[in-house]
Amino acid sequence: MWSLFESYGISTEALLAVAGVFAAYQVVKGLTGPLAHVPGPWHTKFTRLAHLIGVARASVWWDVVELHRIYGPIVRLGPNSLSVTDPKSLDIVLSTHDFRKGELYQSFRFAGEHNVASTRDPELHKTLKKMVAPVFSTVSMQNLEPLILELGVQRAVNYLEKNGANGAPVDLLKTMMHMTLDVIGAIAFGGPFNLLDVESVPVTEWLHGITMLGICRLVFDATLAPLIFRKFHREEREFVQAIDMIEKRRKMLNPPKDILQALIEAVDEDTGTSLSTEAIASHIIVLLVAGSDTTALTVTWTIVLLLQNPHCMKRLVEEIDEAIPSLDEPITHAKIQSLMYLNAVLTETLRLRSPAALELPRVVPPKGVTLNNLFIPGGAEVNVMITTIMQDERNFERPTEYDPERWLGPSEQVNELKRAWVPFSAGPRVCLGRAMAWVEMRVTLVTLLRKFEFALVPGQDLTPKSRLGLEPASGKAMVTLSKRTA
Ligand code: HEM
Repeated sequence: MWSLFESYGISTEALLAVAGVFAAYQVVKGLTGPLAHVPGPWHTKFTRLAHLIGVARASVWWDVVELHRIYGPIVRLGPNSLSVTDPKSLDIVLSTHDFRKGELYQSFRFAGEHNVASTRDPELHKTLKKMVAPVFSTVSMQNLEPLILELGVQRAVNYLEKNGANGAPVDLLKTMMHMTLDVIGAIAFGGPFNLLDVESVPVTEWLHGITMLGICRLVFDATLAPLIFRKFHREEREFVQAIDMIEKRRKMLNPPKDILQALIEAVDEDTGTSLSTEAIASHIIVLLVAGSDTTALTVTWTIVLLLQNPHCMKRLVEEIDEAIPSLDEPITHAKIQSLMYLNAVLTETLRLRSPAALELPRVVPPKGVTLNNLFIPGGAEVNVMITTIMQDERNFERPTEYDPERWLGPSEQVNELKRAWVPFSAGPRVCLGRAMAWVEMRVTLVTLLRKFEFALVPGQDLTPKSRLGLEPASGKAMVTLSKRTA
């Protein structure tokens, strides 16, 4: 190596001098960097590597909880990035469009077009949101409920009855993931994927490719990742090419009233324009990604946590049995949506096992901002880590304990807790599908607990790991079940 430089007439001394100047520059840059005054480990003044290793090792949510325990509610994660957990700072960062989404969101632009989740431009977001939000209105939810029950919940029950007969272990997580993907496929992709019947169709690989590529773009580099991880890139491209049903649907005489149709019919009131085929494809992909694993993980974790806390399971089953006294009685959302303990249980699962586990980066506006008495200059990135926020002991007492009762206290106390309860994020970029998620989570959980008694298969590793959401370390949640008779 050295001889190569020497052959160009560059001496070893000159090289060492250049390396020394470069190292000194990096040290000075780190020590005087924009966030040098923010508390955090010394190495984060120079590099964000430790954080990225945490992302790659799926431990990042817990690593950052530990950093906040040591350094307080505001912590530096890298030379230009930080994390906050106090509700006041969160409110400042999330409640307006001033803090734009970070560069990372470019990765969630599909088919060459932005969607309502990926765009960083507040104006484009407002336009797309006005067009897309009606898809998730209360009226739309009433139309969607029968589809959720027939194509999702009922078929999941049939699947569990068949595959879990005679005490055979079944993977509850996989069942729930296939169910939610079938539901969102039916209402956004133009027809169910029938995953609960055939188990494997290309869509699961495509979605895997898309989410993995998203993580690789975060850890490596948004432009280089598709070149390095060619398999994931190919799966993403295949997905986009498969979305040919948009044109077929446009020609249909009596189209069904589903999300796909609502996207096709969406019109920008100000300009009279509709979404292009590519923009519809981009929205379909983002809805499949955002609207399947999130709900599936929440229902699965709820059953796992209830089995690990039998007194909570007993109380919930009693509440459900009182609301639905007969096994044959049809379960509808209207009958169960106000059940107090059911809502407390799901709220607590969303706190302890958030299905959105990666950071949501937001860029500080040019004028800068004061967070927690510290001035943060414009251009710095606030990584909102909702899993970490909801595990900070300053926000929740006994944060690692599963305690639905905390949501049943006096309303002032619950309102205070709600300030740091952000599983769906908050402000103008709050989750658009949360009404649908609540319907699906409530009807699925109640149906499963009314029909079956579950037990965890012993010896499995159910430690939470942060992939896109918090998932069990083994990637499965194995259960056995028996049918309830009364
Ligand atoms: C338990 C279930 C769910 C959870 C915990 C959840 C969580 C979230 C979070 C944290 C965000 C903010 C992401 C960010 O700022 O980068 C988000 C955004 C979004 N979610 Fe959900 N989600 C759930 C279910 C769904 C469902 C079922 C759908 C649709 C079918 C959906 C559609 C969306 C969309 C479109 C956005 C982008 C909103 C915007 O930027 O304006 N989500 N979700």
